[in-house]
Amino acid sequence: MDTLSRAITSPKPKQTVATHKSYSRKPGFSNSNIISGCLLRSKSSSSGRVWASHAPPPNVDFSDPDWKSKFQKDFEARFNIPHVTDVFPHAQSIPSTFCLRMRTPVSEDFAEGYPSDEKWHGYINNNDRVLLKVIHYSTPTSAGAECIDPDCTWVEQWVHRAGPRENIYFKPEDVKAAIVTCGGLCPGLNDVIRHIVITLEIYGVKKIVGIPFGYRGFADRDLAEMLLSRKVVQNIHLSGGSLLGVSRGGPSISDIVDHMEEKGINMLFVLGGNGTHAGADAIHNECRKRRLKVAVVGVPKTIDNDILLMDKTFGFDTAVEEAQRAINSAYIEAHSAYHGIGIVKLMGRNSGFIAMHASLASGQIDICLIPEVPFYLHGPHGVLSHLKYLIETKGSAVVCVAEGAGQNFLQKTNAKDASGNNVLGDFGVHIQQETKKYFKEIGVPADVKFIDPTYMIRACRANASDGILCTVLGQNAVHGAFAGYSGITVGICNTHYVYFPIPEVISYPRAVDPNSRMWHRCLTSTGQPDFV
Ligand SMILES: Nc1ncnc2c1ncn2[C@@H]1O[C@H](COP(=O)(O)OP(=O)(O)OP(=O)(O)O)[C@@H](O)[C@H]1O
Ligand SMILES: O=P(O)(O)OC[C@H]1O[C@](O)(CO)[C@@H](O)[C@@H]1O
Ligand SMILES: [Mg+2]
Repeated sequence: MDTLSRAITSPKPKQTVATHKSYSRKPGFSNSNIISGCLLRSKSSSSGRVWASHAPPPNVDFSDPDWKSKFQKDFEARFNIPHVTDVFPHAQSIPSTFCLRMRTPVSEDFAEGYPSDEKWHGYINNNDRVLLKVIHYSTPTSAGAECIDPDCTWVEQWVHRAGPRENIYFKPEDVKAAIVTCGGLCPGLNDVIRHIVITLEIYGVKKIVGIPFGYRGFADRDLAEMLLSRKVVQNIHLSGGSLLGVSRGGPSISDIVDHMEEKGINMLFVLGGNGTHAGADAIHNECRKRRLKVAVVGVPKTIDNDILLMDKTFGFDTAVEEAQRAINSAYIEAHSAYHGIGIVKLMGRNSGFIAMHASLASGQIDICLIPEVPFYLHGPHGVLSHLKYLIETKGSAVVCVAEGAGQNFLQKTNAKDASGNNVLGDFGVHIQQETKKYFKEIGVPADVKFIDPTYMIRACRANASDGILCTVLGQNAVHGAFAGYSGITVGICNTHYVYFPIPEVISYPRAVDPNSRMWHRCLTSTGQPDFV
C-alpha cells in the first residue's frame, strides 16, 4: 500500500500514480486540444492512429479524396498572418528605410531616416515560406511520428518567412514604438530589448519607449515610460533580468489600448509567454476593433520552452546550461556522502523540457521526473524502491524533478498567481521528505539533500547561442511590424526564422512527447526504469 497516497487520498487509500497534469484554464490554453494532442498521440500509436500534437482535432474526413488539399487550404488560412491592409485596404506602403549599405554614421545623415537603396537585395519576399515539418514519417509507429491521417500521408505545411520587406507600412517619423516585458524572468530579455531598439533606430524611429513592469505599466500612473535609444540599451545584455521590469496580472485590454491611444503608441513589442501572448493578441484585436493602425508583435519568452511549433524559445539553452551546474553540485554532494541522494528541482510548470535536457546534458542524473510521464513513488515499481537499488549498487543517486511533476501527490490549494496561473505545490520538498521517510522505515541510512536553483537559473544573462537567437528574434520583430503585420509572433523553425499568427502558438502548452526520441535518449542516459 502506498503510504503517501494514503495520507493524501484518505479515507480511500490506494496507490497514486503521477499523471499528466491538467493545465490551467486560462483562455490562452485549451484543455480539449491537450487531450486530442498529447493523449491521442502517446496512447494510440499502437493502434496506428497518431495525430500531430498541433493538428486540429481529427475531424477531417479522410474518405474524401480531396481531404489533403482541403487540409492544406485550411492550414494556409490558419497560418495566415494578419496585416494592416486587412483593416485598411488603402494603406499605402513606402520603400523600406531599412538598408545596411552605403552607411556613414554621421548624425545629419540620419535626420530624415536612412535612405533606401534600390540595388540592395537583402529583402524577404512576402511569398517566401518555411516548411514547418521536415520529417516524412512513413508510418505512425515511427518514433515520435506526428501524422495527420492514419496512413501518415506527407502533407506540406508552410509558414511565413520572417525578415525585412522591401516595402513598409509605417513611416519611421510617424512611429512611436513601445516595448513591454511580462511574466517571469528569462535569460535574454535584455538582448531582445536591445535589438528591437537598435533595429528601430536603423529604420529611423526616434520615439522608442519601454513600458515599466509588464502590462501593469500601462495603467499605473506612477510608472513613467522609459525613453530608449541605442545609447541606453548598449550594454544591457551584459546582465540578466529585464531593464524594464516584469509583472504578472495587470489592467484590462481596454485600459491598455486606451493608454496606447492616449500616448500615441502605434508599434508594440511584447515579450512574454503564453499569457502575455494571449494579451498581445487581445490588444491586436482591440486595436482592429477601434480601427487603429497599430502593429502588435510578440517575441516568445519562456525558459520552460512550452510554446508550440518552435525549435526552442530564447533563454532555454542558457537555463539548461545553468541547471547543469546545480546538477553537478547535487552530484558532488551525493557522491561525497555515505549513501548520498541529491534532488534537484528545475522549472517547468507543464513541460519537462528543462529537466529532460539538463539531465541529458549533465549525464549525472539517475532519475528524471517530468509532468508528462506518469510514475509511482511507492511500491515495487516506484521511484523510492529504485533509489534503494541505486544506493545498494552505486552508493549514491541524483534525481532531477520538473516543477510540475508529481502534482497529484500533493494537496491541491486552488491558489492562483496574479495572472491566474495555478500555484503549484513543491514536489521537490515532497520527494525529499518521502525519501527520508522511506529510508528510515527500511532502516537504510541515507543522506538526502535538496537543491532548488530555479530563480538562479532564470536570472542569468543569456549565453552566446541565446544571445544570437535574441538578436535575430528582436530584429525580425521590428521587420514584421514595419512590414505591416500585427497579431504575430516570431520564432525559429527548422533553423529558419518565421512569423506565426499568435493563437497558433499558444493554443495549448508544448509538452515533452514520451514517445519522442529525445525522451528515449534521456531514459538511456539515466538508465531509469518505468515507474508504473
Ligand atoms: N488570456 C489572457 N488574456 C489577456 N492577458 C493575459 C491572459 N493571460 C495572461 N495575461 C496577462 O499576461 C501577462 C503575463 O501572463 P503570465 O503571468 O501568465 O506570464 P506568461 O506570459 O505566461 O509568462 P511565463 O512563461 O513567465 O509564465 C499578465 O500581465 C497577465 O495579466
Ligand atoms: O515565481 P514566479 O515569478 O511567479 O514564476 C514562476 C514560474 O515562471 C516560470 O519560470 C515560467 O513560466 C515557471 O516555470 C514557474 O512556475
Ligand atoms: Mg505562462
